Amino acid sequence: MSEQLLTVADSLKDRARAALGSRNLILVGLMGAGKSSVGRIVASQLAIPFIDSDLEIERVSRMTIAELFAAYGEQEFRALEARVIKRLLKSGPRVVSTGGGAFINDRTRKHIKKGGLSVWLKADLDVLWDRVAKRDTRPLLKTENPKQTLEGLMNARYPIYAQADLTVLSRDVRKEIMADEVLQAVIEAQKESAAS
Ligand SMILES: Nc1ncnc2c1ncn2[C@@H]1O[C@H](COP(=O)(O)OP(=O)(O)OP(=O)(O)O)[C@@H](O)[C@H]1O
Ligand SMILES: O=C(O)C1=C[C@@H](O)[C@@H](O)[C@H](O)C1
Ligand SMILES: [Mg+2]
Repeated sequence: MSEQLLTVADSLKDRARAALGSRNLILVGLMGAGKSSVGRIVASQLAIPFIDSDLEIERVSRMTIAELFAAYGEQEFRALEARVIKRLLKSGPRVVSTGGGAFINDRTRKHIKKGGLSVWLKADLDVLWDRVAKRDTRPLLKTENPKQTLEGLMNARYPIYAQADLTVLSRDVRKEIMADEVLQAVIEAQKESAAS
């Protein structure tokens, strides 16, 4: 990287870090949107802790998400998810990548709204499908026609994800580029709130 490009990258990180302050940055969106992989890069760029709520739920319960769904059902999973996310957002700054259904749950959405700045990673069906089709660990997609199920989830959930503070279009570009776009969105949001 040339010296000039390095300076631009540094100032993006620094400006986003300053804009975030002590708030948490919470990534929401459908399965496959890139919340976990992009969130990890964003946290490393900002030099703040990264936590993935699905992994945290698996750690505290000592069960996989699939096992939790099978043993207790989706409703119990959502209650556990709400408690875990509430706790994760108690202090900041952190980057918290949530599970795909977290923001859809009213209680969890309130915790997220209160707990920091939310970013919806929005992707179209084909991008999501290409990504999730590679792994069959997602309990909600264990249906006869998982692509149609995913499309149904998109239709039901997109109006709710749209309530996030920021939206970034997730597409097939390098994850580092997606992370930079999230940082840029944080900076823009701060500029807009300072101007209003
Ligand atoms: N920009 C990208 N380009 C190419 N592949 C990507 C990109 N972002 C994520 N992926 C890949 O897509 C898959 C899903 O990404 P990831 O696990 O980050 O999604 P997620 O939003 O956390 O999904 P879930 O809600 O299921 O946890 C992973 O294999 C990841 O490497
Ligand atoms: O979209 C969803 O509802 C889910 C997404 C995953 O991240 C997991 O949290 C779980 O598989 C449920
Ligand atoms: Mg994830």
